[in-house]
Amino acid sequence: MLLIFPRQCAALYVNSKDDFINFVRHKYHIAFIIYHCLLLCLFSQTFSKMSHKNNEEVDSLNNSVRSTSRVLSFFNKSKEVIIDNEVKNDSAILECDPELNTINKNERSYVESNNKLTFNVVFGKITTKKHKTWDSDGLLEVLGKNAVLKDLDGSIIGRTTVNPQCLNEGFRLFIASKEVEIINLVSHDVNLAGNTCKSIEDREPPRKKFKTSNTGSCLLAGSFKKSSEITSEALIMPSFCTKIDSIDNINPETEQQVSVDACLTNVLRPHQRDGVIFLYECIMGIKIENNFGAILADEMGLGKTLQCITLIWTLLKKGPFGKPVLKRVLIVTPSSLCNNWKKEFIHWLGSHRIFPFVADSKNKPQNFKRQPRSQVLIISYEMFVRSYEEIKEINFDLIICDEGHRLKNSNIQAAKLLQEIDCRKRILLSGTPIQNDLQEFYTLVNFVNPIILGSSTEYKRYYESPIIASQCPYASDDAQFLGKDRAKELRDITSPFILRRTQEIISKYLPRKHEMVIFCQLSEKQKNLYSLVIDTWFDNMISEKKPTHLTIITALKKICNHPVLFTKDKDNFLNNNPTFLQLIKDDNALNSNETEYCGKITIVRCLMRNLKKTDEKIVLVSYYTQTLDFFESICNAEGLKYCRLDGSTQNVARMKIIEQFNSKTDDSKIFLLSAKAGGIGLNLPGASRLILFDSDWNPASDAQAMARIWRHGQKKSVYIYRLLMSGTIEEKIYQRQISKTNLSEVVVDANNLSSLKLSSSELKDLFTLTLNTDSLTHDLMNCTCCDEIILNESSDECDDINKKEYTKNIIKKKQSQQNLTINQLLDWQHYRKPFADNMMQELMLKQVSKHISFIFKNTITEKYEPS
Ligand SMILES: Nc1ncnc2c1ncn2[C@@H]1O[C@H](COP(=O)(O)OP(=O)(O)OP(=O)(O)O)[C@@H](O)[C@H]1O
Ligand SMILES: [Mg+2]
Repeated sequence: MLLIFPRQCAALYVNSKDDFINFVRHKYHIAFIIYHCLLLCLFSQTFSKMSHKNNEEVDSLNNSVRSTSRVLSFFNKSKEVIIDNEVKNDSAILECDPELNTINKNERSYVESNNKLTFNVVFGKITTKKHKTWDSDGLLEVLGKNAVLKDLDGSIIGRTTVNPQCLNEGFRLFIASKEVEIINLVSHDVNLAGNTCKSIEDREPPRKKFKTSNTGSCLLAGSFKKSSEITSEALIMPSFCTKIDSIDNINPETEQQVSVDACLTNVLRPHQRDGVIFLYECIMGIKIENNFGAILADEMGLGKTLQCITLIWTLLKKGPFGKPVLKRVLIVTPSSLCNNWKKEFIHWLGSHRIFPFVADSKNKPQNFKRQPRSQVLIISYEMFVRSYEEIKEINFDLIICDEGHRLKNSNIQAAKLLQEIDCRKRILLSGTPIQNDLQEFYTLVNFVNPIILGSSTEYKRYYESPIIASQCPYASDDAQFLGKDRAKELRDITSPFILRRTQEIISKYLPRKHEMVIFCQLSEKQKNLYSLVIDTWFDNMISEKKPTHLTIITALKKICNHPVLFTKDKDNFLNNNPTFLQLIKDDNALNSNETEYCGKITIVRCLMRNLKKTDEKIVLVSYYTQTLDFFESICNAEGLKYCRLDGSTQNVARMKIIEQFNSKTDDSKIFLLSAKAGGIGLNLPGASRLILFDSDWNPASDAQAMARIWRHGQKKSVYIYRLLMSGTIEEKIYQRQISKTNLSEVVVDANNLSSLKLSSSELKDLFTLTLNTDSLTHDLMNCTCCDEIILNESSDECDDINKKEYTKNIIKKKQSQQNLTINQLLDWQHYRKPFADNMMQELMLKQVSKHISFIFKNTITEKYEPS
């Protein structure tokens, strides 16, 4: 776009903000600007007469700025003014903070009604230096279009005319040879009608003193006050010197407070403030001397990204001893989340403050070094491995590994190479840091704090072996005692740098969440196929090649999803089995409707149909793309528009699909999601219901997938359905998951460990089909809620002999042992048939009640504060 400014011949080509900054950086153009500044001074008289006219032009330019997000430059008196896309950035913050939103609306009405606005500002000499040094805090008072810059004693420094609509946080202008940047709105006076508006002053006190020796480009670094002067809104990092006894060459007197900018403190939730302080203390070596790593293991959706962004932004600008702590930061993340990180940076900080560099096929990591204004490199694990040679040449002060549980296996290439990078400050982010065993825990801890647990052999001898030995069912009292002792010691050593908060923390900002585990019965055909497969395994009947355990597991899981997924599979190992061929023949003869066979599919279809009558959307998650294909055919049959994200979806397309689905204008009702390809990190609050159609061995993968919709931005009550076929391998996997979840809690926040290796009897149990049960999981719990019903059912009047025997056995089993300690499920509500109509109506499952045998339900209902 070519802009010609009045007479003073400032003509600039500005196509984007980047163009503008490149333009300014170029020496030739700097000379060009200085030349025109001189010209401007010469013609200042004439120019001053023009200023009013200029303001009108600015108004119209400003409109175009909002719509195009481009940076424009114009001259007002002898001062250059930059209009940024701040309006857009602000609105991003406002969306999340209803209070601020109100203020801003009020602020607009003030502007319109010509009242006085007062802004906190920082100002300094006009300079073209890369890192600006602000000399002082000040106040900018604006009445109508007249602005007065004052120092903190109230002395006038200069005046100018402005367009009040532009005066948003981060906006820069020039007044009386000073460059001024707006920090925030402090107050506006009572208007003539006597209405008062809540002042931002209530949230953030005006700054009084500014210590100039701190850092370069300092936005809010002005608030170096004693802690007692700071309101609860300000966020000041803990003092370095009071926590660490003695540091060579450092005079504690020179320590300065490190405060977080108001643009971030305004949005941080309380747990996030704590998280930022935790991260600061870890990476500064305050928590544990000579160790600079942290594991932030908050559950999904708690905003780990924002906590890291806050830390990065603060320490790129500030430090306790004058210099910023960080110069360059490396963020390694799954490829699907690279652009999400960039989006979050821009969302919280605005595009004028930070320039994250996302490495991809066009933007090579080696170019990062040539971009002085980019201090943050975001790269995928795969690209990191490919570009390791170039990356290791760059000095990074902090490494963040998102979804860091990927590094749990020290043999994977990315883990090895990341360990090699010469950078002591390391943060690992993960919803679930410990998923499988103590060895993995060691790998993760060893990555962030390499010396704390000693060598792998030492760790194994001292911690791992005694802990595992103590879990053995026949462990002696001594072994048990030693194991517990070592587990405690391990927890004590590692807990200072591992932080884990649960989702309950965000429940007060989110609407209700209903979680259900829904049990369905196998159809006759499913039962026959299932029995055939397990008989094959038990009898070892296959002549040519014996199917592996994995083949059997996959076959059973497919049958549970839908028989067709197994029968139509060309590689199916029963293809030559006469009983199997007979089954298929009978089925073809019956010509029955495929989608009617299976309880789970019936439930999906019922939900889809009911959804049509509402404005709700649903996410359907499966680990099998074949199952997603199946869902597609149901969507088509039902005439429902859908989006799909699986392993074949390009990275660039992913962000678009997600944004489209989340937008209010989009009319697709269904999001088909492959748990493997897109389970982690994605935000899908556009949907209010989610079905986890099949489960993984790893509880973390399922939890990741189920956490996609109960996120910030969700406005509706959320319903999460996990579907399980009663008595089948699906239930066994689920039960095993529960013990695994317990394991993940062991070192982080629980007291004991359990060994999870599959013995041959466990394998046998896995492949045993339990018929006549509504929910095997419930049967095995030490729960008395349904005992009365079971006893009645097992009375002499009961016709079904098998069922009678089974229920008697179960009661015996429950009395003799507490087989499953599914404590979490004991707290949930338990429902048996007949289900109440109103509940099934709410779950949108009324029409398929007969296909459901049992329901566990849990509702999280914290106070909902709409945002
Ligand atoms: N204080 C906040 N106010 C409003 N929205 C927030 C806040 N903190 C985070 N969010 C939003 O919540 C969503 C989830 O945050 P984020 O992706 O960082 O979660 P996470 O902890 O990394 O979860 P996961 O483990 O699933 O990756 C994002 O859309 C983010 O913008
Ligand atoms: Mg995340």
